[in-house]
Amino acid sequence: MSETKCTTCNDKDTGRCNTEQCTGSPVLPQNDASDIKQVVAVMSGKGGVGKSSVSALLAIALARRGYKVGILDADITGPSIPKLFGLVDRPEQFNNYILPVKTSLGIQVMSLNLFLPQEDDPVIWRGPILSSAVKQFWTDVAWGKLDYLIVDMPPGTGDVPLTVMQSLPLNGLVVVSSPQDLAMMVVGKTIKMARQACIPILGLVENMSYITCPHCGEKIQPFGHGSVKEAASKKGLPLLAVLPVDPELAKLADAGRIEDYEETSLRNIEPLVEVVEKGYNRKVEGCENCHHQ
Ligand SMILES: Nc1ncnc2c1ncn2[C@@H]1O[C@H](COP(=O)(O)OP(=O)(O)OP(=O)(O)O)[C@@H](O)[C@H]1O
Repeated sequence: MSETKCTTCNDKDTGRCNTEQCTGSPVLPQNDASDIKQVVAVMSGKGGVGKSSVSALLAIALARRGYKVGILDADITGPSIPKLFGLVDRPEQFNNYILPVKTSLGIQVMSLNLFLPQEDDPVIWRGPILSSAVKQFWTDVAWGKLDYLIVDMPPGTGDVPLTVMQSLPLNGLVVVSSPQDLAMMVVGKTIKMARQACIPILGLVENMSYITCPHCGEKIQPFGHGSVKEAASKKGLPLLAVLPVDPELAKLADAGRIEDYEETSLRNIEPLVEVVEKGYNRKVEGCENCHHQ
């Protein structure tokens, strides 16, 4: 918790002053019920390319390696993390903080869907309210000690991704895409946005890259091939994982049992896990004076 000599905001008495006006930085400090070492966001330009699945698989792989992991579901209007893990419990409150809900592997999850009476209730909120909900998932949640907090971003480059980039102390960002040209075009926008916000990009993940024929084992690439690899090399970024369309993953995700995904299948994301595991504090060129550096 940063010490702030605040004379302007209402939090001066509680010592929980977090505002940019008072801290001089838009990046929110950790609250005194959280001790998070690395914050990594998973983003995509376009919806439905597998960003939540990659966030979940990354969290599972890290948890299986013995790390303490959390997932902040910043996809407020389309939150799918609780569904993937089969979570139904409502978050409890303790000492004015909200407690995340734990998965069977012990991954701490916070998502708006955990507060909705029905999981298919829509969240019809305007941008500023969505953004403040995401900020609250950082300021008002008792995350405890975490080695890694994975932030599942909403698709696109709107209000909420911008809030996450400006307000959370992100150590790095992973960009997920499927191989179609349309998805690739928006990846370019995502990369530019992250660079403008001075967030280090750890690399790209190509999801739904190919299908393996169950009869002959041939790899079929329904959306073409090589476009994410090409984009990664053009942008000077590593391609950290190439994931197939895996019916088993889809089945487990639908059943809320993504944690039962086989260890052997998780090997596909090993390079991504290793980059995240190493930790990331690289400076972004040209951003030396920025709040994130
Ligand atoms: N590699 C994969 N193999 C099979 N199914 C997949 C794969 N990746 C994702 N899916 C399935 O595709 C659907 C969309 O995936 P997911 O929710 O992870 O995408 P998203 O990019 O987070 O979507 P949104 O934009 O809605 O947040 C889900 O039903 C998921 O189970």
